[in-house]
Order: sequence, then structure tokens, then C-alpha cells
Amino acid sequence: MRARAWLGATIVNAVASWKGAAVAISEHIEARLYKGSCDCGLPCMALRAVGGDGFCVEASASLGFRGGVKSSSAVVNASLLAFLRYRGVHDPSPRFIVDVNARVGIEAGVSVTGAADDAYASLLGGVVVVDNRRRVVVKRYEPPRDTLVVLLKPRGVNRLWPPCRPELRGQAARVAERAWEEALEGRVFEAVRLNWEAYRGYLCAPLEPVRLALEAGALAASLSGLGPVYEAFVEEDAVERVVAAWRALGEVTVVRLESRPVCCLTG
Ligand SMILES: Nc1ncnc2c1ncn2[C@@H]1O[C@H](COP(=O)(O)OP(=O)(O)OP(=O)(O)O)[C@@H](O)[C@H]1O
Ligand SMILES: O=C(O)C1=C[C@@H](O)[C@@H](O)[C@H](O)C1
Repeated sequence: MRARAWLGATIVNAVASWKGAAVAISEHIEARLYKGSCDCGLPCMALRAVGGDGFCVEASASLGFRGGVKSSSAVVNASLLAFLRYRGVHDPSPRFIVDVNARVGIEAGVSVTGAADDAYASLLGGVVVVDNRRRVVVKRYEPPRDTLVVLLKPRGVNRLWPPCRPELRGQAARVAERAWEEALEGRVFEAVRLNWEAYRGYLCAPLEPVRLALEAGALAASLSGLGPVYEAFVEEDAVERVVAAWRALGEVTVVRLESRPVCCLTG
């Protein structure tokens, strides 16, 4: 039995204020379920949480990028969907999956808030604006049209958690709340810009990638999740310029935004 879940990009990181927004990208993680004892980390923890002892998954990603593209949420979603499908549950409630995802992510130490925003985007597609504390989708809408996302994995930058300047948390949370309000109003690029303002100091994120992307014509750029991956939202005619600007900094790839839910979810 196999199932897929979308990878994603950050619009508003929830770690400071518990309010987040994310968008699905057209790349996925596929989980293949098989019988057998295993120690496969996060996917195994997910299966155990729903009574799937004695099962394991082999997970493969369509994107060679990790660290900010919601891999942990997607691998748990795909594992749960595969197992539930095997058990005959073809349209599980997103809320159920997101609850398990949040519990497992926190227990495994790969998530701070439970990352319900990431998990919903990975299941539902589109842009989701989420209250991560209540694990509720406050708004979901189509991603911006004619916009691509350029991703950068900068050489020499590691995941930026825990924050290097924890004393800036309050300030980060205030700006992130404003970013979240922008996302709620459908102003995705403004939300991404404010997300960068909120987190760059708190996480000591190198400034160069965002500066170069904006100079090359990106609509908005920020850190995706807790990094190290950076994202730039770009209209088609500026993609090559942003890719060229980023190439010297590390590994670069271009992805599309995804508006469709993963297969078989009815809401
Ligand atoms: N394909 C996979 N198979 C098994 N486990 C995975 C896979 N992808 C991610 N994980 C698990 O998720 C953890 C975090 O993944 P990663 O470092 O890619 O962060 P991320 O989820 O992309 O980050 P963010 O939450 O900031 O978007 C990994 O340490 C691993 O435990
Ligand atoms: O660990 C977490 O709770 C999170 C991590 C990042 O992916 C964020 O983008 C997300 O909003 C929350």
C-alpha cells in the first residue's frame, strides 16, 4: 500500500506566536507500507500511534531537499494515509491525521508547536492559515497564480533552531502575528516579507540570500520553516535571474505551488 503527501513552503513560521501559514508545493513524499518489524524513526512512531505495530514504511521524496520543506510533516502524513488506507479507511479526517502528526512531531523532537500548519498544507494543498495551538485551519485558499518558488539550500548553513537570540522572541512573535494577519487577508507576499522580518534576527539567519533574491526580482523571500532552506516567490520571467543569483550560494531548485488536496481526502 502506498500514499503520498505534499511537501511545502512557509508563509508564516509559527514557532514564535503559534500562528502559522504554509503552502503546498508540487513535490511529495511517498510512503510504501510493508509488514515487518522496523526502526524507521518518525514514520514508525506515526504507525505505532495508530496501532500499526508490526508495520513499517519506506519513504521516498520527489525532491532532493530537506530542512524547511516540511519533510517531517509530509512523511508522517504519507505514512498514516498508507496505513489507514490499508485498514480500509480511504477518507480519514484531516484533523485526526494532523493531531497524530503534531503529537508525534513533538515527541520526536522535530517540531516545536506540532506544526499543524505544515501538516494541513501537506494534506489539503493550497495556502492554509492555521492556529497551531488549536490545530484549526482558520482559512484555506488557492495559492497565488503564475508564481513559482525557488528554493535554496545554502552551503554551510545548518538548521537555525534553537534560536541564537532567544531574547528577541517577543518581538518576533509580534511581527509574526502581523504576518499571519496578512496571510489571513490573502496577502501572501506581504506575509512572507514580514515573516522574514520576524525571524531573521531571532534565528540569526544569514541575510545575503534574501537580499540577492529581492535584487534579482523576487516578489518575496524568506527562510522556509526553521531553515536552512530559503524560499523566494517569483513570477515566471524572474525565475532565471533568481536562480542565477542564488547558484553561487548553494543548491537551488524551482518548484510549483500545489492547490489540490492529496488523493482521497474529503475534508
Ligand atoms: N523521507 C524521510 N524518511 C524518514 N524520515 C524523514 C524523511 N524526511 C524527513 N524525515 C524526518 O523528519 C525530520 C526532520 O526533517 P527535515 O530536517 O527535513 O525538516 P523539515 O520537516 O523539512 O523542516 P521544517 O519543519 O522546518 O519544514 C528528520 O530528521 C527525519 O526524522
Ligand atoms: O516546529 C514547528 O512547530 C514549526 C516548524 C516550521 O516548519 C514552521 O514553519 C512551522 O510553522 C512550525
